Amino acid sequence: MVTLEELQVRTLGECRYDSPLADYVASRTTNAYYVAETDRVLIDDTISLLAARGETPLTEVPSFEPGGPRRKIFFDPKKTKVGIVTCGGLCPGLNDVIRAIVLELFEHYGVTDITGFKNGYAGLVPGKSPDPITLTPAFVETITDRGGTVLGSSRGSQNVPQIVDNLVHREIDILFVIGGDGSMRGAHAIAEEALSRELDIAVVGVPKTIDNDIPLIGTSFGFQTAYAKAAESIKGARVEVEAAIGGVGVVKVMGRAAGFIACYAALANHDADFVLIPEVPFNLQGENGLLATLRKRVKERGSAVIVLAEGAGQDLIPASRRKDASGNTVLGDFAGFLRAQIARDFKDHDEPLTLRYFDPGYMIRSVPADAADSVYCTRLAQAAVHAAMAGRTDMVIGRPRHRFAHVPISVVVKNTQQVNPDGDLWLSVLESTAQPFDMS
Ligand SMILES: Nc1ncnc2c1ncn2[C@@H]1O[C@H](COP(=O)(O)OP(=O)(O)O)[C@@H](O)[C@H]1O
Ligand SMILES: O=P(O)(O)OC[C@H]1O[C@](O)(COP(=O)(O)O)[C@@H](O)[C@@H]1O
Ligand SMILES: [Mg+2]
Repeated sequence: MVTLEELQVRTLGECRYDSPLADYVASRTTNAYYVAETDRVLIDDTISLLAARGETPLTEVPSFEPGGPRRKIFFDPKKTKVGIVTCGGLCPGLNDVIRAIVLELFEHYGVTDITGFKNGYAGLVPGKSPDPITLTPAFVETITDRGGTVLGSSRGSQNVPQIVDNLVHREIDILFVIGGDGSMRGAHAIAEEALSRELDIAVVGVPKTIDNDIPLIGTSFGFQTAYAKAAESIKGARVEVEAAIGGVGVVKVMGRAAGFIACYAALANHDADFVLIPEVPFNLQGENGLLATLRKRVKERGSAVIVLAEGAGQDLIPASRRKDASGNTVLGDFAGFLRAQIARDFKDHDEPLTLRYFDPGYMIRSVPADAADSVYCTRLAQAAVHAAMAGRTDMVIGRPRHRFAHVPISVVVKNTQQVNPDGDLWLSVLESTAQPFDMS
């Protein structure tokens, strides 16, 4: 369990300047929809969780610093220089975050010197990527019409001291890092390097991942758009298999270590019969195994659709030793193995089979954000700007318990958020699919 001490956000120093937004917040106090800067957001949100803290005074239970504008800020807006970088895999909403950061800086703080570094951390190392670009409200005006990121992205490790040297050389005061768990580890390393050199450089992250596998931030932006897109493939699979004799659809969706996309896409409509995720072990063989259960389902209902998170079933195939440029494990092809096993099993049992395979792959993350995600991106970006202008560093913006909050990077990279097999999400999936509780 995370402690109050771990949740203390690092600051560059005393906030000496009046914020241009001070009037907006001057008379506000905490209410059901706003958390004052003097207040904290509790991690616990049920009576029994809070009661389990026993005698601990409320000021000492784990809590987050709230997001939002401050009355006093650390940086002098007239002199502040800002950098923005997007790293790791694509995610719907990256351009929405870039646009909202630029607009918030320009329009509310009067910060006009904003540099966009190209192609992830490679763009922060001179000579490794195209030159940085200047970001203005005019430049970002229409960038949300398309998915992806106007700044480009990359995987692969870069030299952190060189990155900090370059930030110093360019006189960057604030670096916004929009990226996933790997990017946040990088942002932490950059923030630490800057702090160790006693530099007043704020490093603030906006966590992105379609996998929704970053803990303590609520839901990551782009996740909703991605699973809605994945749900379209599941619907397609349902239509295909219903029209076929012995129809079985396998839909593989992204999700390395977490099955959130698979679960939500399956729940979006009742088209899935089985959801397989990395968090819940299953067997193929045996009376309770997937193959026997699948044959039974096809016999009873005429067809079946399996939604497979790409990280599921990795324990049933030889372990992959391959790594990508960032050191992430390149997963083995369980989907191919599963299809072969299904084909053989139906043949062995003399059952007719029409097997349809869907892999929406990159389609689910290359689309623009839907309206709800766009709103979310805008609000995360605004909160990130407020935090950075107030001199917060080595932190990310999150929305735990539906409150915008500052979360130290060190705590979000400690673990991977996963679907809890004993939680209400997995229960909903079991209810919706009617798949057996235990297929191990
Ligand atoms: N511990 C680390 N220190 C410095 N940079 C890191 C670290 N971990 C990952 N990175 C860098 O962060 C970037 C993005 O990481 P990656 O895992 O590819 O994507 P994501 O941020 O989406 O998880 C890559 O350039 C990678 O080298
Ligand atoms: O972009 P790549 O290198 O093909 O990697 C694909 C991986 O990226 C993701 O889309 C997102 O992962 P990250 O959030 O770590 O970038 C995963 O779901 C998927 O496994
Ligand atoms: Mg990652």
